[in-house]
Amino acid sequence: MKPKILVYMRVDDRVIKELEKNYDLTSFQNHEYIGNRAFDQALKETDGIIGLALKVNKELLDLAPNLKIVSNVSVGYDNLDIKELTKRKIMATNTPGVLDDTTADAIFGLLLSTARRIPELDHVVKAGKWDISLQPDQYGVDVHHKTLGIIGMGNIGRAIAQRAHFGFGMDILYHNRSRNIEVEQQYKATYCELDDLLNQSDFVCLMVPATNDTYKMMSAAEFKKMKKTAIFINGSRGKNVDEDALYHALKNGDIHAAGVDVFEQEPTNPNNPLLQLKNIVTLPHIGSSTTECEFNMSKLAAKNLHAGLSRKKAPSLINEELWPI
Ligand SMILES: NC(=O)c1ccc[n+]([C@@H]2O[C@H](COP(=O)([O-])OP(=O)(O)OC[C@H]3O[C@@H](n4cnc5c(N)ncnc54)[C@H](O)[C@@H]3O)[C@@H](O)[C@H]2O)c1
Ligand SMILES: O=C(O)[C@H](O)CO
Repeated sequence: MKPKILVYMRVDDRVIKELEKNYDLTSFQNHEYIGNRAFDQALKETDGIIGLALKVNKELLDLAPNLKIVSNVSVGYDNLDIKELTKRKIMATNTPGVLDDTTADAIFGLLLSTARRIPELDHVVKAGKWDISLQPDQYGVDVHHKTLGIIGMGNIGRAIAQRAHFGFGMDILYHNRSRNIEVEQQYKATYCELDDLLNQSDFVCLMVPATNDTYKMMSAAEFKKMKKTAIFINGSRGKNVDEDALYHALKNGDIHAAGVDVFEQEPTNPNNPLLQLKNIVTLPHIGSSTTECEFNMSKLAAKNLHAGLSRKKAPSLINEELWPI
C-alpha cells in the first residue's frame, strides 16, 4: 500500500503528478476544507502533509496520529507549531534558498513602485486623465544613491542588498540578530542598532521571520523614529507590523509612503482602512509567486517530503534536534 499524503494549496501540478507515482494523494485547494469531514478523515490517515500556510497546531495534530512530516511550500514557517511537532517526533521542513532572488525582485519592485508611484500613475493613464504637464504633487522620489535600511539580513535581505548596491548605488544599513561580515564586505553594508537604522534610512525594508520576538516590531514608536520623507516596505509577514500604527503614520505624515506585500490577515478585509490611503502600494503576498519559483519551491518541498517518509534526513529540516530519528 502506498503511503498517504495530504496536499494542501499551491503545490505545482507537475510535482503533484510525480507524487502520485509513489503516494496516495488527497488534495485540498483552499481554507474552506478545514474542519470539514473529508479533511478530518484525510488527516486521520495521512503520513505526510505538503502545502502552503496550513495552520498546524496541537488541535490539528491530535487528528493526525500517523503523521511523520509536514513539508511547507514556503520558507516562512510561522504556520507551524514547531515545539508541538518536535514533541511528537514529526519532521517539519521549509523551502529556503530557492526563492531568494525571486522574492528580492518582487520586494525591490514594490520599493520602486512606491517611490515612483507607478500603480497610481498607471491608473491616471488608463483612466484617460493624463494631463500633458505632470503636476509636482504627482512626482515620485529618487531611489538611486539613497540609504536603504534592511531589518533581517538573511537570505532574502541579502539578495535585496545585492540589488540595491550594484543596481542602484545605495548605501546599506542593516539590523539583524547577528553580524553578517560577508554582506558587509560584498555590498558595503553597515550593521547598526534598530533605532539608528530607522533614523538614518530613506527606505526601511522589513525581512524578518514572524516569531514572538518580531511580533509588531514596527509599531507607532518605530514609525515615529523614521524620517518623515522615508518609505517603509514590508516583505516579511503582516504580523510583524502594527497595521493600525502604520495607518496613522501614513495618514499623519510621520512617514512618506509604504509598500506592503503582506497583511496581518490574508486576504485582507476590503474595508481595511490602509486600502483607502493614496500613499500605500499593496500586493497580495506575491513575493515568490513566479511560474519558475513556485515550481522550484514545490520540487524542494516534494524532496523534503520524500526524504521524511523514507526516514531519511530531509534537505531543509527545521527541527534538526529530531535527527537522528
Ligand atoms: N513576501 C513573500 O512572499 C515572502 C517570501 C519569502 C519569505 N518571506 C518572509 O521573509 C522571511 C525571511 O526569509 P529569509 O529566507 O530571508 O529567512 P532567513 O532566515 O534567511 O532570514 C531572516 C533573518 O532575520 C533575522 N532575524 C530574526 N529575528 C530577528 C529580530 N528579532 N531582529 C532582527 N533580525 C532578526 C535572522 O537573524 C535572519 O538573518 C520569512 O521568514 C518569511 O516570513 C516572505
Ligand atoms: O514564506 C514564504 O515562502 C512566502 O511568504 C510564501 O508564502
